[in-house]
Amino acid sequence: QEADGEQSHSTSVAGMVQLLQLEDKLIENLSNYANELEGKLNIVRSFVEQMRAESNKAMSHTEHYVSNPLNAFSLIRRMHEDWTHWQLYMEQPVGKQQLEYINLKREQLPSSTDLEEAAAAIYRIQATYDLKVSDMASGLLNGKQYNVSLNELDTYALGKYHFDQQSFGDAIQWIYQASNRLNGPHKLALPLGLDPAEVQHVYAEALIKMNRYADALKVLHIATTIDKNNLRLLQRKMEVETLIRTSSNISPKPYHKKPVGNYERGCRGQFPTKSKLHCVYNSTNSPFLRLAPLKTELLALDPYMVLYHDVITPSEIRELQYLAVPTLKRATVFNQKMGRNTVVKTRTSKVTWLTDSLNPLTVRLNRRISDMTGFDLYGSEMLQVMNYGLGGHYDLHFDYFNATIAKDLTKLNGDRIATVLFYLTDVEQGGATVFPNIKQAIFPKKGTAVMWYNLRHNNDGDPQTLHAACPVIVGSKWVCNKWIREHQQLFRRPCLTSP
Ligand SMILES: O=C(O)CCC(=O)C(=O)O
Ligand SMILES: [Fe+2]
Repeated sequence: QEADGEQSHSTSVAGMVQLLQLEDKLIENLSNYANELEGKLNIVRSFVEQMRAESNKAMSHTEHYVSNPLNAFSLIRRMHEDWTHWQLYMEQPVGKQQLEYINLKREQLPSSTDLEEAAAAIYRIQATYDLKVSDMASGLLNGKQYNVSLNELDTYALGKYHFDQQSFGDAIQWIYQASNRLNGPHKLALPLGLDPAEVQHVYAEALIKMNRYADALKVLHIATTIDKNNLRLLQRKMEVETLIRTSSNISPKPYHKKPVGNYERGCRGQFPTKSKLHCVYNSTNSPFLRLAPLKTELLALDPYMVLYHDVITPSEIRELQYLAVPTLKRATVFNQKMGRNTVVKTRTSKVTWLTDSLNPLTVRLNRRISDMTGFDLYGSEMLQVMNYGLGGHYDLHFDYFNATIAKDLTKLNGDRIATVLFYLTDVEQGGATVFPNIKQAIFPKKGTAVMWYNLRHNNDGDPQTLHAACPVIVGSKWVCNKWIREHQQLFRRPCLTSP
């Protein structure tokens, strides 16, 4: 569907809804398969019953039975003909149609890349908000208990992901969860059942990587009792015994937590609350505002940053989402070296652009942005609507291009003098916009918009505007933004030579 062939399932909540719909169809298909099996099973059962009755009759007086010519003929006939038919019937595959259906849908299923991205997103949430693996696995997210938990397959998949990433400390924690669940009361039956001995083996390998040999030996011991004939496991156990004997003064490697910076503190809502600079009804930026003053909150002066409350209505938001959904695509970032936009791990969301003159709504919104900010939008970028997905985030970045590097991008309309960002949804947990250098964190609130200046008065990019979108923990975060270009603002915000 998308340029690089990846559908990028996890990067937008709106996109994942389609996955649920596909899953619903696949369950229906499997249920049809069960019906087909049941149909065949019922036919076989009823014949077995009839045949058993006849056979019982015969077996009680075998000689008497075959001495009757009719019985004798029937026996010869059915032995010659019927069992061949049974063999053919048994060989006939059941559920060919359902098998074809799965085959047809395979390409719509998440790929291994999707799974890796999803696992990376879980880690991003865990690390950014400093959550415990055991809490996450049991549905406790950032202090709030949800009615969900991860099973042995989920937790093992996360463990394997970290193992493959060589993050053995993280792998251990997840596989420990998987191992606990395997010992628990319910067990997943075949065909999904993962091999418990294999889980213990990977667990042991991760422990070995962390120099935890004694623990590894215990785990390997469990593995060898589960799978007694596994020579590879027995061999490994002996090797670890040797390791323990020969490396007595090796101490376990410590688990390194991701260092905490202002970005994490901001995401966690740990910035000191600022005494509000002030809140006003803004009725001066344009004639429009004299009639409909905006609730404006000044957040910061350097860089200049304001919050507008209730600037977009729920029905306008609904229409924006409706317009955006069909064309949402994985967000990209401009790559200076390659000279084009590329999909990157540092920005996980789906976006679409809406032309200014698309319809009365986009025209009205652009007017409003102009009224709010006092900027002329001629030559600015289109409205951008964005939906974040699983752990969706945007790493620290500047919105300005830096004109000396990206000459082509700024020649015509100038650099991005200001950003207007509308929050289209409340986000249940996470998803703040954080400015670590000025210790400012804005948590999404449906209907508000934030605006900040990206450039200093001399038109240089202002490094204080460094910002990021924190990973969403729970919720579907929708935003709409407008990047305002500088050239048209000549008489609105004249540049000065000194900052
Ligand atoms: O979604 C956010 O909170 C910030 C988005 C952003 O920084 C951007 O799109 O440039
Ligand atoms: Fe940004």
